[in-house]
Parts: sequence; C-alpha cells; structure tokens
Amino acid sequence: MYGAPLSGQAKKMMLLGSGELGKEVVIEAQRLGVETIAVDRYASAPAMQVAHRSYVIPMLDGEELRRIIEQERPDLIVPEIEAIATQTLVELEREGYRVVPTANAARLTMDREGIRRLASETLGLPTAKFAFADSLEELKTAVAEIGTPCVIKPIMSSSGKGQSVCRTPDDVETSWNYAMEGGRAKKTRVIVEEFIRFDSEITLLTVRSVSGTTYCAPIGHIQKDGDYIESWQPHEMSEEQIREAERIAGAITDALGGTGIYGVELFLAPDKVYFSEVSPRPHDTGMVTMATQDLSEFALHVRAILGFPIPTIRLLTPGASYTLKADRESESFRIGGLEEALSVPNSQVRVFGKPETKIGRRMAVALSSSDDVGQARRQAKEAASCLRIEYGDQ
Ligand SMILES: Nc1ncnc2c1ncn2[C@@H]1O[C@H](COP(=O)(O)OP(=O)(O)OP(=O)(O)O)[C@@H](O)[C@H]1O
Ligand SMILES: NCC(=O)N[C@@H]1O[C@H](COP(=O)([O-])[O-])[C@@H](O)[C@H]1O
Ligand SMILES: [Mg+2]
Repeated sequence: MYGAPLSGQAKKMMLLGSGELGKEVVIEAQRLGVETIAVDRYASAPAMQVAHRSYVIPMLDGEELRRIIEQERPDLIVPEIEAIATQTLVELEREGYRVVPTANAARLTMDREGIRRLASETLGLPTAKFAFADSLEELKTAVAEIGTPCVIKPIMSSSGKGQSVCRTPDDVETSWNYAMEGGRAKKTRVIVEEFIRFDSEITLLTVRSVSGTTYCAPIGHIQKDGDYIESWQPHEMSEEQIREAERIAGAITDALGGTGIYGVELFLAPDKVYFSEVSPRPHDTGMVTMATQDLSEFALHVRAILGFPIPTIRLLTPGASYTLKADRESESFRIGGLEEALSVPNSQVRVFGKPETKIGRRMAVALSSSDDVGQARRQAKEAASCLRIEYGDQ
C-alpha cells in the first residue's frame, strides 16, 4: 500500500544512472503510481526527462551519493549503470536502505574481476580463460599465458569502451593504451580473456521475484566493437543448450540474490555454453522485449523489485531491435527519418533524448515484430536505417 506520488506517502524509487534503460524503468514505475527520482553524471539524461525530479552528481563519489540518498530517503535504490560508488551502497544497505537487487550484486558486477571470480572460481561455471594485469609489463605476461587472439578490457567499462581484440603479441601495447583511454574509472587494471569462437551469443533475461525464478525466451544479438547493434527474440537453441543456459543463469542469479531482472550474457559454442557476464538490471539487448513480451524487461524489473508477483511471462510474438548510433560528437543535432522508419510494417522507434552525441553513442532504437524472427530482423534493420542524425553545422 502506498500513497500518490509527491504526497509524502508515496513509494519512492531512486535510479542511479538515467540512460535509455532507466527511462523505461521510470515509465513503468510511474504506471504503478511510484514516485521517481533520476540521478546521473550529466543533466537532461533520458530518465531525468520523465522522472518526478533529478540530481546531477559524480556517481563514483560516495559522499555525494550518500548526501542525496539521505536527503531523499528512497524506498528503493535502483542502480542503472555499473560505475557507482558501490561501497557506499553496501554501507547504506547495512543501515537499512533497499538496494536493487542487492548492494553486493551491484558491487560484484561493477568490475569484471568480482563477477568473473564469483562465476568461475566460486561457482565453477564455464568461462573463457582469463587473467588480470595492472601494467603493460604484466599485460604482456598475461597475454603470453592466455595466448592470442585474446580480448582485453578495462575491468571497469561497459558497452565495449576500451575493449579490443589482441591478435598477436605485437598488439599488446595498442590494446593497453586503448583500455587506458576507454575505462570508466581511474583504474588501470585490465582483464585478458581467451577469445571464444562462438556460433552465437545470447542474453538470458532471468527474473527473480516473489513468484520464484523465471527465464524469458533467449535473446540473440550481434555486437560490434563490444557494443550491441542488433538483437532478436527468440533465438533458436537446442533443448540441451537451453537447459545449460538456464542452469548457468540460475546459479549466478541465485548467488547474487535479491529481486529484479538480470541479463545473463552467454556464448553458444558447438559443444559448450560459456558464461560471459551478467547485468543485475535490464539489459540493452533486452529492449526488444518492448515489442515481443506482454511484460517488457522494464515492467518485469519494476514488478519484481516492488515485491509483486509475476505468475507468467508471455512471448507474444517474435521480434527484433536495431540501434541508431552517432558518428560524431555534437551538442547541436536533430534526429530525422522517423516518418520513413515508422512506415516499415510492425515497427516502432524509441528516441532516447540524449542531449549530446558522441562517436558510437546509442541515440535511438528501432523495434519490429513479425511471425518470423528473420523478417522481424530485416524490418528493424530497415527502420533503423531510415533514421539519420543531422548535425547542426551541416
Ligand atoms: N572472451 C571473448 N571472446 C569472444 N568475444 C568476446 C569475448 N568477450 C567479449 N566478447 C565480445 O564483445 C562483446 C562485449 O563484451 P562484454 O559484454 O564483456 O563488454 P561490455 O563492455 O560489458 O558490454 P555491455 O556493457 O554492452 O554488456 C561480447 O558481447 C562479445 O561479442
Ligand atoms: N551496455 C550498458 C547499457 O547499454 N547501458 C545503458 O546505456 C546508458 C549509458 O549510455 P551513454 O554511455 O550513451 O550515456 C546507461 O545509462 C544505460 O541506460
Ligand atoms: Mg556485455
């Protein structure tokens, strides 16, 4: 039971991170009458544009984070990005605040080392071989140990930032420099992973709620430079692959605990399913669920974290998503081509409303449905290709 937003008796949800995924979480929370507060490192972030109010703070600054949380006293603290002062969240949770799904899940997934050691060393889940390095010299040793090709990533980064494939020992220095430029926090540590030659990769959205653990239909996706371009649902898998994927997703989400949606990323190789990483929150590739499921991944997250039941999740139709990315840095731009994009059958568009473009920044997504997943993919790609960014000085 809770009162109306802004009445003083409302259920208050604070989002830490206010991108495109948070925007949809806020919309779903508001549908259930929740008061929403959006926080991020920059003004006019997508979720801020739809939340009841917002704050701009450096998200890795524990004191600032504590200051606004103590000022607002939210019922639910909902991390939406990884780069947050998660140690402060752990302390606040101890003091009685609710962090979604748990402060420990946010802490462990904030850096690749925490989650990889949990998955591989504690739970014994199958992963690529990995090693860590804190300097160029250490990296050379780690690459020699893992072998080439291998993938090098800052331990704190997302959407492929600072990630590269190191094909020969001569590439190590280039990869190191690239990781140092792309990391999100001032950390120099990197992970080196064996390069997995997978047939396909999926996100298995896993929902933990009072109704138990439920798996959505697998989402296939294609990534370029470590960032997602295209996703579709359902992805065709054998019974055996589905069983193994659910076993892995069940094990990692049980270990992280709490309630909410998790995006479990898996590589499907001919004879093996590999755990790659997990988001303790809605997943970018899961935006497709806005076109395919009766409850999108955002609706599921909100329902689960509010403690409401989720008796069933229905896949209503196959569908696909395709992203629009900027190719320049600008504060003066317009997004056009919506009329053409929306002329594609069974297609929708989400324009995120980000205030600035950056090279490779995701600005919008096209969503399509069809009885045939291949057709849905073609439609989403066509709709996205109609969208264009016109820069102010053009
Ligand atoms: N060990 C690997 N072998 C082969 N490909 C890999 C490996 N690690 C990552 N990749 C490729 O790079 C993509 C991005 O990697 P990863 O998910 O670790 O990065 P990220 O920055 O956390 O991305 P996001 O935030 O979008 O999840 C993967 O989805 C996969 O396509
Ligand atoms: N792979 C993670 C992911 O997609 N996260 C989503 O992107 C936003 C950051 O975008 P930005 O870098 O364009 O500000 C995050 O806030 C989240 O919504
Ligand atoms: Mg990933």
